[in-house]
Amino acid sequence: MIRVGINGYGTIGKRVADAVTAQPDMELVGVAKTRPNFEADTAARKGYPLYAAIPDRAGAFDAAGIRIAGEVTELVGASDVIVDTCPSGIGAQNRAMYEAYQTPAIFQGGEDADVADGSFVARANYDSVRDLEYVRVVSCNTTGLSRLLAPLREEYGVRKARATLVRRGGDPGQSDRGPINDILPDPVEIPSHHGPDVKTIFPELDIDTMGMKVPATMMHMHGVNVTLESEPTAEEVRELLEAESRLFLIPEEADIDGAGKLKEYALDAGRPRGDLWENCIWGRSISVERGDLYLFQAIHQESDVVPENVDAIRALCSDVDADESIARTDESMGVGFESRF
Ligand SMILES: NC(=O)C1=CN([C@@H]2O[C@H](COP(=O)(O)OP(=O)(O)OC[C@H]3O[C@@H](n4cnc5c(N)ncnc54)[C@H](O)[C@@H]3O)[C@@H](O)[C@H]2O)C=CC1
Ligand SMILES: O=C(OP(=O)(O)O)[C@H](O)COP(=O)(O)O
Repeated sequence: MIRVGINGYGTIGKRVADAVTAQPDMELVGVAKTRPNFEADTAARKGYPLYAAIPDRAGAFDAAGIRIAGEVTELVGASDVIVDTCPSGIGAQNRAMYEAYQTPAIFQGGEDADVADGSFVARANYDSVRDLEYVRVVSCNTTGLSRLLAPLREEYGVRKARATLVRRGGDPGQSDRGPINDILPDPVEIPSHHGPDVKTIFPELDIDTMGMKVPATMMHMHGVNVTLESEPTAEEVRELLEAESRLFLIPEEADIDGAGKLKEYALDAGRPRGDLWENCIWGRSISVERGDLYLFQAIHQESDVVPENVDAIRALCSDVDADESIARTDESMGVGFESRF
């Protein structure tokens, strides 16, 4: 059993904790929290051992009636690997603590790439991180782009990729984020940070990205154009992408016209928290014009990186290969929509 600790129990951390508990080869040692808020309450209700991320604040948990199993350093010492899901920048500060306990760690995409010794997307570069101790699962948008580009590169070769990312302003719980009534070029510099980030996964890839932020919380939306090295038909591309478990091709008959209905579909299907772990690609948008592929995909920012974190744990701590890890993760979490259309 791989003993996993989670440091930072927010949007990503709570989802990774649930996913780890679902794995037959992993054990959740516990989760570290800074304060006894509603997320600490649900962690306690689920029976996850809680560790105080800031020891001086441990008393606040007692006062709230939440039992603490220890301090974060005890969690780090007792774990084979830590998944650091703290807010951007805190992970980099935490690395020294993981090094002091010689505990490998997995950081998130809000950290700079140099927080770790390698960046990770399971479908693209699982094997490249196997000998590393510190790895970063790239951001939700970079994960979504890399998952799409991996099979395209293998099957057709990619001459150049371009993507315009319409980014949600904040997550549903982030009431302090915006814009409330505007459309912002964000970042205004071109390329946005996403293109260089995809190149941490595919160093040779020629890719340019542009970003915006809009008043929405549900999902990001990408308009993608990929110039391929060969000229497949749209149908052939559709079949290629359909075979990928972490790409969901939205059928025309499903009558899903945007992120709202996608989220509704996930909730109706009984997905925890309405999560969509897959890239959601509109099958009807897939078009090829003399080797130029175009499509739209929606990315659920709160959840697409969750199966990637589970695979990153196996890449660092086991001999399980990429295909087997992805299959195990998908089966235990229920990743992949079986199309009934
Ligand atoms: N929310 C999103 O859409 C996505 C976030 N990410 C990345 O994942 C990382 C985490 O983001 P979220 O889960 O959204 O943040 P979050 O703010 O929802 O959760 C972070 C949690 O860490 C806790 N925390 C703060 N300081 C801490 C410390 N010193 N020690 C332990 N815990 C501490 C916070 O109280 C909070 O519960 C960031 O790098 C972010 O960029 C990646 C993909 C998508
Ligand atoms: O990593 C993310 O997005 P990004 O790839 O656009 O930077 C997550 O959606 C978090 O983004 P945020 O920095 O808007 O919270």
